Amino acid sequence: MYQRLIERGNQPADTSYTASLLTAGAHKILKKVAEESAEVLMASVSSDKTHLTAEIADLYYHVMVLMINKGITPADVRAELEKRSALSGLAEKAALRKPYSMAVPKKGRIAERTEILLKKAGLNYTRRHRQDVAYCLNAPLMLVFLPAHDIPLYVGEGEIHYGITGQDLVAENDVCVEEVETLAYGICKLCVQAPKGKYADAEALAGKRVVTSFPRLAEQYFKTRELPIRIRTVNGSVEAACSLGLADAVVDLVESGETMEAAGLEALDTIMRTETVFIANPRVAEDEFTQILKMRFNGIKTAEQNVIIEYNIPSARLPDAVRITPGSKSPTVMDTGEAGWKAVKSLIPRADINHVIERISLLESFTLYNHTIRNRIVVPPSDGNAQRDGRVSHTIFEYYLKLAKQEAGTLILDNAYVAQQGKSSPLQLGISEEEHINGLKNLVKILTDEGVYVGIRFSHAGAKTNEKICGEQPVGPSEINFGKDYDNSREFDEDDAEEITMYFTHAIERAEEIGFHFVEVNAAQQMLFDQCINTRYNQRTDKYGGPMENRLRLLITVLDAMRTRVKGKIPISLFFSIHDKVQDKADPDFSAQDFDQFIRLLEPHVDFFHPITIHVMNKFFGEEVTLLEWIRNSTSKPLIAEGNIKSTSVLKEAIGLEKAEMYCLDKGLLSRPNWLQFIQKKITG
Ligand SMILES: Nc1ncnc2c1ncn2[C@@H]1O[C@H](COP(=O)(O)OP(=O)(O)OP(=O)(O)O)[C@@H](O)[C@H]1O
Ligand SMILES: O=P(O)(O)OC[C@H]1O[C@H](OP(=O)(O)OP(=O)(O)O)[C@H](O)[C@@H]1O
Repeated sequence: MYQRLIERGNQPADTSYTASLLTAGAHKILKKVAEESAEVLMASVSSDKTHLTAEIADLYYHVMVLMINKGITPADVRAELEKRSALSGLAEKAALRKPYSMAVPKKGRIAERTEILLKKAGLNYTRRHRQDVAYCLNAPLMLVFLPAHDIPLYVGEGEIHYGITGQDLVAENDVCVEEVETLAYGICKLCVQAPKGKYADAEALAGKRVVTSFPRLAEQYFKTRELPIRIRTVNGSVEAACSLGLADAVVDLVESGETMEAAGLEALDTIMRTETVFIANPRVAEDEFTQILKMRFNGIKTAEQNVIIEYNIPSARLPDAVRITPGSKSPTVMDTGEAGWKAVKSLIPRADINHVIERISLLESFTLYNHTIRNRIVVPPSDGNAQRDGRVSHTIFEYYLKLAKQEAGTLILDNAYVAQQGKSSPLQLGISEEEHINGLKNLVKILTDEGVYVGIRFSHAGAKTNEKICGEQPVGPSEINFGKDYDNSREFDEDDAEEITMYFTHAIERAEEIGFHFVEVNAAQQMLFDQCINTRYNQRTDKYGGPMENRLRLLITVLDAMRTRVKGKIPISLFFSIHDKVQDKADPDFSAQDFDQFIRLLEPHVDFFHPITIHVMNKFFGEEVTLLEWIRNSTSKPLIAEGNIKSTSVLKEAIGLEKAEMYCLDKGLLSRPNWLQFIQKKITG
């Protein structure tokens, strides 16, 4: 490998990565070695051996490039290793000097985490029952188990070299020790606390009695504020002192605040923030062994606090990646092999992971049914303004093109009638005739070229139309009248059902020819299928009425016929609403069980569910859960969330549920000229 890298290094820098590194010089190479070491470290905390192996290989490679840069050969390294074969590492040092000693908490809040830390740092020891001293087997270190609050004193003024304890206890003991490395556990605050509502602030405690286990820190605090306070010390359960008449206020630690709350206390001020810390006596603070321990503890802390995140992003959006996942220095960017895309790898704080995933997942690409969609934002149909004969109009063209250029992820084109019989308004878009195809083809081509995932919503008005618009007496599940603008419908029969099925299959055939990525069937908005589902409109007693499976019969027949016609090549989404049935109690038969059955019966026949509710965060079925949460429990099919997502705060709440794959925004939110940037700013900060 060394030989090969030397050969590569002699090639022009723009044809070989090795050559480019060697040309850039030691600084660049060292930066890579540092990055790769950190990645090995990170990978080693998971059980994914393949990943770790890959990271080790990266490190191997970069170390070897460094060797070439510095003129060190593998033979040099081998010779050095052979010199040490008798003794190695810590054991060698153990032989050279007498062991170091380290005090660790014998019990209490930080004892267990400290034992875990020592084990992770590779300091193996066996502690015999009730013995307070243990020797490390693989390091020159003796462990002494002591009370956490005494540790600073032993390290500062005794024979013990090192200690692990709380920063609060170090401060309380007023000893001279070095804080070598904070350890990111045992994190809490030392607070002045008093019975709720009794004192406005700490100043109001002048002349009062304070009880604490931290008399020195408490005294210092009140002295600097020139408040005369009488301080008494107890060794535990400090919070009880007020209710037991010993104190007017206490100085005690607060982590979650539960103890304070349960004792009826509130915090008036914070004296200090504290976490567990690795301390050393100043005489050994600069020793090599101290540095080894510091490095190991730091590595564990970094590994626990960070995770590596990897994702693909369009090249044009790399600046977003750098902003959202900056990494410790900068993210590693690699080619994906696909033009226009980059792979990004970055180390981010574990605490930020959900936040970052939220940011990335809303505005970054994802794959659905073998298609890469550039973000999770869905634009709803414009509705209306087609030409009188149902062809695409200039208005429709402009509306969608603008949104596509503004980087909408998915567009669902207008409710399109699949048959003249199902047309519901004079300016509705159509997909019922051959003459509708050309206009749609041009539009879809342009939208697809813009990088949008494009679908179209198929609609049949059922009873919700009139003869003037649809050319005949409307058909519905029963005889229905929607009001003065509508004609009475006639009940569809078997022949009608067959014909309706055919309309939909012809429509999906056209959709395929036009180039739509997916289609959506409208089973909401009181259209035909919604009428079938809702017992307010469907009063039949034959196989299309009564139980849920009957009410869904026509819809399921249509969905299956559509799928068969295009051999499953075009995903089918189902758009439906339940608020009119559940929330307003308009349909008393539509219970939670009915709804479960609804999803269960439809699941095998659709590829997405697109439920719409009045408000995406509304709760259903006894005010318990949102519809999205409910559906997510019964299906793993992708969900499109919709329901008054008019503001970024509603959008954030909906994303927070983590139940949907896509979010269909209200037109209100899309009316700003720079809505994507606005959302990006509000959601991603
Ligand atoms: N609730 C807490 N959350 C996080 N860290 C805490 C909490 N309570 C204490 N600590 C940290 O742990 C250190 C030791 O606290 P703990 O109450 O276990 O000590 P102790 O009273 O000395 O122990 P013990 O008396 O049980 O031997 C504290 O000084 C503080 O740094
Ligand atoms: O804010 P919280 O999460 O409730 O934690 C704070 C409590 O934890 C510690 O006490 P601990 O339970 O260790 O017992 P002690 O009072 O006897 O020290 C501390 O002294 C507080 O009382």
